[in-house]
Order: sequence, then structure tokens, then C-alpha cells
Amino acid sequence: MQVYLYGANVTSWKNDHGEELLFVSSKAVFKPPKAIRGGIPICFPQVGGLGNFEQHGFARTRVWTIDQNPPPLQESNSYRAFVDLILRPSEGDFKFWPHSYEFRLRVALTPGGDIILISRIRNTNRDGKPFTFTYAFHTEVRVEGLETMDYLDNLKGKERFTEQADALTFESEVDKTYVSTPNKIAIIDHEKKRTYVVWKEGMPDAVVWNPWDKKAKAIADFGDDEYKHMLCVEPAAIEDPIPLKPGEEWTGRMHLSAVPSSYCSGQLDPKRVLYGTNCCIYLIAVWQRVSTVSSIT
Ligand SMILES: O=P(O)(O)OC[C@H]1O[C@@H](O)[C@H](O)[C@@H](O)[C@@H]1O
Repeated sequence: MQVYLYGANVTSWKNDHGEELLFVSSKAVFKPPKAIRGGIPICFPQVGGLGNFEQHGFARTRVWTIDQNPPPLQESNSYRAFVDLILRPSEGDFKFWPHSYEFRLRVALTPGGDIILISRIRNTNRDGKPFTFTYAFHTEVRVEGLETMDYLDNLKGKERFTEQADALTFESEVDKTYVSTPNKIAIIDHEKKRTYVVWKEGMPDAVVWNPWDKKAKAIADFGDDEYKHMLCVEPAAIEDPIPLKPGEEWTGRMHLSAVPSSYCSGQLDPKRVLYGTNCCIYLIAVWQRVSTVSSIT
């Protein structure tokens, strides 16, 4: 596993066979002002382009520091390998967002090779002011299981629709925010016969994005054909921004696991997939090479 201090982005995660499990564009730029195109970018304090911030907020374009002395977390028995990072506002940031906060991120690797990301965001304002924020995650695919979910179509002015198709397949650009989704999502990569399981906590929504061919060509740090190898599925908190009063802390958690799958279309038993693994999650934006996503209630 590799974690950049720039953006606190997990840019590499390999399985026992040395296969890379995360997507990073061949054109990714690993320095400001661009966020790293791929890995697990963190979208905070804003997801998307609305509001006063740069697209997806500033956390993904700041240099984080190692947190030498983080407050204890209740649950560190399931792993021993981890790093704690922290982001605090710089002087310049107050221009964009006049709030004090501490954003702690723990990136952990379990003995079985799963990733756990835990975000803790605390309002440290001394002037008594509350703030709100939105937050997200990314991943790639054909999606099944989100078919009855409501979503806001970001390509149609965030109009609300209910998913009708019996499976989501990708034949054109997609940019949808599914709202109030289940906390467990399985992503099946047919080609690699691999299932990714995401268990999210604290993020009720999920964005599904693939730029497809035309937009891919228009994105400078994205290869023209890379849209065929990625899908972005982002556990997120978007519809209802998270409110934090001074002294309050929000925690988001994501557990990401990759298991071999022998999935054939229509035969997915998500419960079996899920219970066969020990996952649970929080957080942001994951990009992976996959071909099916299943969301499980
Ligand atoms: O190019 P960016 O800023 O990393 O954003 C990539 C995509 O991220 C998704 O979360 C958004 O829903 C899309 O609208 C956006 O295009």
C-alpha cells in the first residue's frame, strides 16, 4: 500500500499476487494544483462544484502531515499496520472557509490485506460557530443492486429519478448521486474475477461516475481510453450536509476488501460475498478497475 501526504491519497493497494487494485491514471499529476487522478481522493469540505470551493473541496490538494499523537480509536484490534495523518487549515484557507477544524485520517491495512480508512473531523472553532460539510468516495463498473434507488442526475441539473434498469451498465457518460443507499456495496470485476466489497458508515449516499469517451478526452490528466478500465463509486454524504458544532466530531469509516469471485451475470449472491469477508467502511473516493457494483440492504 502507498499513501501520499499530498491529498492523503492511497494511491496503491496490491493483493498477494502483486496485482494493483486501485486505478491511478497514467496521466496523473502528483503535485498542486491538481488532485491526484485516482487512488482514494478525499472530498472535503465539499463534494462536487457547488459552493465556494474548488471542485470537491481542498482536502485532496493539501499536503497532510503525519499525526504523531492521535486521540485513541476504539477499534484498533483488527489491524496493526496503520498510519495517522492530519490536516488543519492554513492561513490561506480561511479565505475559502472561515473555520477551524482538525481532520484526522487513519489508513490501516488488516492482516488479510483489507484497507480501512477512518476519518475524524472535529470543529475546533473558538468563536462558537458551527459548520456543515459534504463528503465522498469513488469506484468503477456495471452496477447491479442500485436499481430501486433514487438518484440525483448530475448531468441533468441534479433532477431526482428512481433507477429503473435491472442492472446499471455503462454505455455512455454517467454521473449520478444515489441517495440513502445501503452501507454495503459489492463491486464485481468480471474480467479479473474479483469482487471488491465496501462497507461504509457515516455516508448514506453513493456517487457513480464514468466520464466515457468524449469527456475522458477533455480531462487533461486522464488517458483517452482509461474510462474503459475504471468506474468511480463514491460512498458520500451529499444530500444532507453534516453539521458540526464547536467541539463536535464526525467519524466516517470505510472498509475495503478484494476477494476472488466466480460471478456470472445474474448469479450474484451478495450476501454470500459479503459474509465471506470481514469488511466494514467509512469515507471518500475510491477508483478501481471493476465491472459490476452491487449494493446490498
Ligand atoms: O475531475 P474531478 O474534479 O476529479 O471530478 C471527477 C468527477 O467526480 C464525481 O464525483 C463527480 O460526480 C463528477 O461530476 C466529476 O466529473
